[in-house]
Amino acid sequence: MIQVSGLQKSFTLHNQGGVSFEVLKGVDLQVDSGECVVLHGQSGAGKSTFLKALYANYSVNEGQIVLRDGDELVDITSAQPRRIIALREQTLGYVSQFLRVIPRVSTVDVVMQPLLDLGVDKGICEEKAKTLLSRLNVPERLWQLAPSTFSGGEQQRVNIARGFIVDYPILLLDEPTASLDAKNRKVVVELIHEAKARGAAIVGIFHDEDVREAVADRLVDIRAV
Ligand SMILES: Nc1ncnc2c1ncn2[C@@H]1O[C@H](COP(=O)(O)OP(=O)(O)OP(=O)(O)O)[C@@H](O)[C@H]1O
Repeated sequence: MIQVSGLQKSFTLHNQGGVSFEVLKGVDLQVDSGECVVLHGQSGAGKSTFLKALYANYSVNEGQIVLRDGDELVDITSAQPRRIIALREQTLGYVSQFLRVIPRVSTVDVVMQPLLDLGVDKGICEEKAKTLLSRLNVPERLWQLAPSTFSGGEQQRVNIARGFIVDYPILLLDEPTASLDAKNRKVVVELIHEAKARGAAIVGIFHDEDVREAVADRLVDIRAV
């Protein structure tokens, strides 16, 4: 599902004297369907940078990132923006620890939007959104409110529900459990197991050792790959 080869990424700080430094130095990685690879390595090693490159948020200097989209293979380092947007709609999911809050849009609408965008019936989307919110222990009294006033952990759980509403074949998880308690971390672990069971290829960063151990098929040190 994911084939990364020779990935090299440098940052150049144009507003700080043009200082340039290399973060990813020739990374190779393959992730198969139903597999969860967890990135580790010390703080600043380049884990988030790698994940953002996989989501095509960052361009890279060298190398290829080939993703399977149905019968097609797409190298996202050279794909057109329109192709990347289409890939993100149905194939490539990304869950960070932060919810991008949209003012005045209710929680249930925020969660179901990605599924609605795929043309799925609104009733089905709403039902799935509510099931996820309920599993993630977001109180029902909050479902019709906009999440802008929610606590950090509540916003994070809304974001997870939104990230799991579509059955993406490829899922990128950037510390989705960062401010969750043990009970909700367990729910996220269950969601990841379910995604693996339906064949999703997952790449994640988790600072909690318990989550890492529960979900990882392989640990990959980003400096050593
Ligand atoms: N947009 C950016 N511009 C310039 N430098 C950046 C940018 N993003 C990351 N870096 C630098 O690249 C290096 C890797 O950062 P990254 O966030 O990928 O590390 P990480 O392994 O995810 O760290 P942590 O575990 O602390 O979150 C760091 O030295 C960071 O300062």
